[in-house]
Amino acid sequence: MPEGIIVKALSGYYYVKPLREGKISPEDEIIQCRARGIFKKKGLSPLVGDNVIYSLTENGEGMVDEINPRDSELIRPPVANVSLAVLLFSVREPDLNLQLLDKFLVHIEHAGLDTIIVLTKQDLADEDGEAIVHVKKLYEQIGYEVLVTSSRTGSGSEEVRKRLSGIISVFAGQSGVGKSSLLNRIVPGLSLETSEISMRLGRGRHTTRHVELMDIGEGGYVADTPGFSQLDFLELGVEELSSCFREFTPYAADCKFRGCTHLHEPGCRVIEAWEAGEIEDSRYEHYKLFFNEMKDKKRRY
Ligand SMILES: Nc1nc2c(ncn2[C@@H]2O[C@H](COP(=O)(O)OP(=O)(O)OP(=O)(O)O)[C@@H](O)[C@H]2O)c(=O)[nH]1
Ligand SMILES: [Zn+2]
Repeated sequence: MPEGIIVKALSGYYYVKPLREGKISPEDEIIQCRARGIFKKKGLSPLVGDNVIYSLTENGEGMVDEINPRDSELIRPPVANVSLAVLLFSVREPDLNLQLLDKFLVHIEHAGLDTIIVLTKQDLADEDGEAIVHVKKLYEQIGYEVLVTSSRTGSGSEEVRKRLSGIISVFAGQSGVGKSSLLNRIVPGLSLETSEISMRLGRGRHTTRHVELMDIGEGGYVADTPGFSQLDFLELGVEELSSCFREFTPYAADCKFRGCTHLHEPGCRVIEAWEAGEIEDSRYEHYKLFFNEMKDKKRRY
């Protein structure tokens, strides 16, 4: 039975690109499929990104018969098998927001996704580029990969492109950070709309909200998520928060009390590490902030 990848889901139809020996062949056409009723009964629904087994029905249409096990699953945007989250933050316009970056990273860690941080609009940075150097060093020390790009000059886009081949990735970042501009740089002929207008209105606000996988060549797909600038994941428990701050982990294991919140306890190794300058101020502050928000306001994270 043929296999394929769902590249788009819209109005009850699933658009499947056939796979041959595990690879998508560019010549093959997309097959418009319905899904078997059995999925609904099981409370399961096919997602964009799903690897499926399908059969052909009459008039060139198809039927999704089986969904192969997923490697990962995002809630919003609803995409399966994403293996890389590309987090974009611009140096300016809008200003670099480290609190939002840390929030994204918490969720990425919780979801167990691989990630790269992309600092965009390098051309707008101050001459010495101090802010970029600081942020790059901070996150690289923690163990994250940080790339710096400018869609004006094209610098850095090749490095990003290399990271996207052969996998499904998702781009996330505030409106206006330059997601579309970077994708246009990476994929020749793509020409996604980029403008101040899209900044204000949010791309695709007025069109149907649907997720689509964008074929960027070399077996790479980017989940294009109109109107979405954030990622939503499964809910996170407050007791799981500290484990989502990667650099806390080696210290947290040695805290005096079990279940240490790392906020005030005596013998807390995380606090000691922060006081000794081994954990960055901004990171520890954001930990406290998220902790208190989750605890007090019972806000959804
Ligand atoms: N100077 C400079 N401007 C950029 C760069 N990249 C994007 N821009 C500008 O920033 C604005 C927003 O860029 P987009 O690519 O539309 O941003 P986006 O993240 O896709 O925005 P949404 O679609 O609203 O989510 C546009 O006016 C772009 O021309 C860059 O590297 N340097
Ligand atoms: Zn502690």
